[in-house]
Amino acid sequence: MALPVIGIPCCRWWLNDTQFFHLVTEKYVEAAKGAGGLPLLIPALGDTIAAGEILAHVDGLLLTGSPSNIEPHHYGGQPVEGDFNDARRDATTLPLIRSAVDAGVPVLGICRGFQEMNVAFGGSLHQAVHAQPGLLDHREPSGNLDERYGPAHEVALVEGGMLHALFGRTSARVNSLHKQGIATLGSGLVAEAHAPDGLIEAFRVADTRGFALAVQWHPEWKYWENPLSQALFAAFGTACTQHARASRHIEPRRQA
Ligand SMILES: N[C@@H](CCC(=O)NCCCC(=O)O)C(=O)O
Repeated sequence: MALPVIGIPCCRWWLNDTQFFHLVTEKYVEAAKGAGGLPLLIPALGDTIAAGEILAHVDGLLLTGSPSNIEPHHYGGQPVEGDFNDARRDATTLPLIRSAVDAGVPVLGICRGFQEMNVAFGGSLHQAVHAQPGLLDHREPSGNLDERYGPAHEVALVEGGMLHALFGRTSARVNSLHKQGIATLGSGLVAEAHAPDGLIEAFRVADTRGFALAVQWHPEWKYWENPLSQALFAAFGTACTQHARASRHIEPRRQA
């Protein structure tokens, strides 16, 4: 059987002081492949290409993390001097998310992708979670990669929610590598997990016919070692395969 195509929107960065690059960190490509998909990198073309044109070629969308921040004007925030933004990624992903969910294309958002999904549905962000009274510091620890992506805190999974159903438990330990976080949850989104300080760490889109889930942590990091990450990517991969079968090009391969 042909593999479902999992589109991964790229960041657009100015590198080596010379040119723009469209890029995705390899661990996301590997996780999309591990979910049973064929990863397809989507360049950050902004509004020069309609979301529908992109969605015609994919069976799922994986929205990745990135050190860049969403431009605050998208959620009514104030510009921050020296902020590292990626306007072209925003211009690509925000309309794409809304169209994908409307079309029932499965969507999984991770970290920046989680924040993008919230903003796409009208939610807002804290620009510095650690500066908010009562909230903890969610930024990454120093150290090697295993230390930076190592378990950082508990999350409580909402009983009866999608993550609870996938994982079969009501708590898990997750990593934490973000400065920003959800201030107000977007319209039609339902919280799926909370950090000990109450910060929303996962949500799903309610009343959608497709899979539409987002997490603030990084399940893609060594996903094969973590039962919650395995369950999450397996469910996403299954949703992409089902969407492909229902809507596009996948036919059972004929026996020779
Ligand atoms: N810039 C935002 C989003 C943080 C984020 O996505 N971090 C991931 C960094 C690299 C990666 O592992 O993909 C924030 O600070 O909240």
